[in-house]
This record gives sequence, structure tokens and C-alpha cells, in this order.
Amino acid sequence: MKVAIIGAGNMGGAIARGLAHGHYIKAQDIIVSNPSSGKLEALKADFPDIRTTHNNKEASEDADIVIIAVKPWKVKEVLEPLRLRQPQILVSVAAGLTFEDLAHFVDPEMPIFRVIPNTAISELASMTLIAARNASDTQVKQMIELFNEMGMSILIEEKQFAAATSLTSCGIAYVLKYVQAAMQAGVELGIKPKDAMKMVAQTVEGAAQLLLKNEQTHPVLEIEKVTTPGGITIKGINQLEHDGFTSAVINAIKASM
Ligand SMILES: NC(=O)C1=CN([C@@H]2O[C@H](COP(=O)(O)OP(=O)(O)OC[C@H]3O[C@@H](n4cnc5c(N)ncnc54)[C@H](OP(=O)(O)O)[C@@H]3O)[C@@H](O)[C@H]2O)C=CC1
Ligand SMILES: O=C(O)[C@@H]1CCC=N1
Repeated sequence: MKVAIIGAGNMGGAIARGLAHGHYIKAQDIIVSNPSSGKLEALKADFPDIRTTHNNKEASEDADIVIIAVKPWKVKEVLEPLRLRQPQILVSVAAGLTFEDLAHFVDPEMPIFRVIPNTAISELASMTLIAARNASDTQVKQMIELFNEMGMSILIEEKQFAAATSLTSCGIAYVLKYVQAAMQAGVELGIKPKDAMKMVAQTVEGAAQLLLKNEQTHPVLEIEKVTTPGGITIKGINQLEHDGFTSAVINAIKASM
């Protein structure tokens, strides 16, 4: 199966690297198109078998799957001249562009996927959202397997996309704001910044593993395990609530929809 990636920026570059790393698509079956050369040269340096071009049409014409990874406002001008059609599959990572928008730029009957990874895709640790239109069950399964190679993917309905993007794609920035804030506290308390970063990052990783590896659990249950009655954790938890932590997080997630 041949995959064309149009746009070699943060997302396109990370998807190219993730696919080349995985077992599903061979590096020589990936072609990446981008107007400037630097990002293509960097890709080639990491994966010499990936093919690169400055010509979007050349990249897309033989591709079974075309992944469009340019800024949302460039999608129309980039997609229309490519004249994509069945049996090709279009994958758009452009945030905010709906199936209805995308169908105007290609054969409207062709299979289209909206895919939203987060930046952890570069570490093969993305939470990737997928929605499908005009796709067969086999194509949907294939797309989930493809993006599972770069972390974890989940099939959702298009109407859930804005909320889910806020939780996952913007969410990575919110989690990093927690890490940054905890580091600032640690540094004030005398811990070296690099040590503080490792401590907090591994703690976040541990919290995530507790949830992801135990389907029956819930944050409340895991918090209760740490929170000794009369102990020190409850003092911090209560202070977080006095300072509006839950409310701030809810407001942030709703603000980015
Ligand atoms: N960053 C994120 O966390 C997420 C981003 N997205 C979506 O991913 C998409 C890409 O975002 P991101 O990777 O961050 O953006 P970047 O700016 O990093 O990448 C966009 C790339 O598109 C290239 N490009 C510009 N014009 C063309 C063209 N005519 N043909 C081919 N390539 C072109 C740019 O090349 P050059 O630099 O040479 O101009 C650049 O390399 C966006 O639609 C965004 O909504 C989705 C989820 C998360
Ligand atoms: O902030 C943004 O608009 C992009 C889309 C989702 C994550 N980053």
C-alpha cells in the first residue's frame, strides 16, 4: 500500500516517521511532499528509503492513501488540483475542517477520514482520533491499525470531534502546563529543574499507566489509594480545589472547542 503525505511539518513529518518506524507500511512506499527542502532533507536523513518531492501531484497520483497535513486554510488550494478520487482514500489531519468541507475539494463519494493525532505522535505515543465517511469496515479497521502503530487510536463520530480534540490534541498542552507548574514549585523548593522535570514527567506517565492498564479503575479510586486520612496528600488536594483547579481545567477544555 502506498501512502502520500502532503506537508512535512510537525504533523506530516511525525506521521511519516511513525509510519516508517511501524510494520504496516514500508518506508519505500511513503512519499512526502513539501514546498521547502529542509524538512524533507531531515526526513531523508532519518529514513533514507522514504521518497520526497516538492510536487504534490507527483506524490499523490499513485498513492492509495493521501494524508493532507497542511494548515487548515491551505487545504482547499492544495487538495483541489490533486483531483483525488476512489479507490484512493483521503486522510485529513486539518483541525476544524468537516467532512462536508473536505468533500467539496475531492470526489465527494470517496472514502474520507478525519484524523487528529497529538504531538506525542513523534514518540509513537499519540492519542489519535479517527472519524470515517464513505469507508468500508475493512478500511476503518485498516486506519485504526495504521494509527495504532503511532500510539493509541479511537474511532468516534464527527460530532464528538471538537470536544475530543480539546481533550487530546490541546490536552497535551494542558498536561504540560501542569508539569511546568509542578516543576516551578519543585525548583522553588530546591530541586534542580532537570530532576524536577523527570520526577513530574514520570509521575504523569505512572498516573496514565494506572488508568490505561486497569480497565476497572477510575481516577477517584487511584486518588483514594494515595490519600491517607489526616495525611499530606489531602492537604494538597483540598488546596487545589480551593484554588479552582477542577473548574480551571473544565473551562480550559471548553474554551478550546
Ligand atoms: N500541531 C498539532 O498539535 C496538531 C495539528 N493538526 C493539524 O495538522 C495540520 C498541520 O499542522 P502542523 O503540522 O502543526 O503545521 P506545520 O506548519 O508544522 O506544517 C505544515 C506544513 O505544510 C507545508 N506546506 C505549506 N504549503 C504547502 C503546499 N502548498 N503543499 C504542500 N505542503 C505545504 C509547510 O511547508 P513549509 O514550511 O515549507 O511552508 C509545512 O511543512 C493543520 O491542519 C493542523 O490543524 C492536527 C492535530 C494536532
Ligand atoms: O491549537 C490548534 O489550533 C491545533 C489544533 C489542535 C491542536 N493544535
